[in-house]
Amino acid sequence: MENNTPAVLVLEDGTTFHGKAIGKIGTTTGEIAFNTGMTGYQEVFTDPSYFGQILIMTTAHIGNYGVHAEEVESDSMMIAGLVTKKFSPNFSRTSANGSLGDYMVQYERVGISDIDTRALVRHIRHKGAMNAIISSDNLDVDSLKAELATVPSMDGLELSSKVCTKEAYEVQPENPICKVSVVDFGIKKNIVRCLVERGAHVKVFPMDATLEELNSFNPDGYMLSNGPGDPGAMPASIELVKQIVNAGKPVFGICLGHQLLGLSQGLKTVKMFNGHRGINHPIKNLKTGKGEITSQNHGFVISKESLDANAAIELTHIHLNDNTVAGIALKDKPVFSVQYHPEASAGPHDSRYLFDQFITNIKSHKA
Ligand SMILES: NC(=O)CC[C@H](N)C(=O)O
Repeated sequence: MENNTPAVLVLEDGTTFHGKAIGKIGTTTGEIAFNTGMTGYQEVFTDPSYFGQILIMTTAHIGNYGVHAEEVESDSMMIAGLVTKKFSPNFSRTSANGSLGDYMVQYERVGISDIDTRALVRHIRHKGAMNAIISSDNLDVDSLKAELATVPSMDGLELSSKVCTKEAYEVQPENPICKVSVVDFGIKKNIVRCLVERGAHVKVFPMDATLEELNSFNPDGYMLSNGPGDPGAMPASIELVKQIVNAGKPVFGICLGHQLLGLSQGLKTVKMFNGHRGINHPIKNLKTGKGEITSQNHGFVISKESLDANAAIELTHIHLNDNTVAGIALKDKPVFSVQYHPEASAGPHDSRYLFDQFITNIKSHKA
């Protein structure tokens, strides 16, 4: 059903857009970011790394293929709010389980449609990342600005503890060939699937697990997951990762896990002017010279200067759009990580070989 309830979007710099309400009628705040993927919106909206973010989808039609019970990366909708050009209240996929509008209401997410997303994204691209507020129950811009002024900046914000598992759990294949202890900073389900598909018996631990707890599973390697927020605001996790690396077994880090690995080895992370979010980001593997088209979702990055000054860590991958650090490896240990998403859900499968590399590292370390 078409919804004609008016809604308003106000940015931290005062820029205001008027549109129509989608999802729950209410007010929401967060850092505004844009994703350029043309497909995979449900996987994106359920990715815990988006927790605390108001997401603009640059593709013009959102909602048109509905939602499907299996196309989730967590058990909830994670984005703080949604901004679209055209929002489709109907869906045309016969296998869909429901509409995106009803899904947003179910998870109490507020959104706004009929926004000139090209103008909005161009504005953010010029001005950089900032907070925003969407409301469909209060159209008074001055009071929304006052509410927005109280929202904390993403820079310095720890968010993993809001989305990570509270209890450890195991997932295993029929014939396991190795064991992996995973630290959950806000893990996407597809990381676990990619490990289990390759024969790993996985135990996922809460982010505040100790090294002793991770080791009680007798793991052959450790996985450091993705997650939301500023890695620089997670001193206890940085210390845990340092201990994991010192254990000497294979380690694989993805996105937030990659950033925490870097921080644990003395590298620095910085907030990007605009993050990378989409499913066609070009990466170069500096070891093979091959290109990869990758799925990305990050607003922080390891500083190239800090890496250049560190003789113990190698740059393995770079982002070809802006030459930012996309992958690192320790020179003397089977420990590596990438800033992008080899589990790519949604996205192309070019980088799945990194999971194979991790399993190979585990096999050689065991031998
Ligand atoms: N996908 C992720 O793990 C994101 C990592 C971190 N929160 C960032 O925005 O850079």
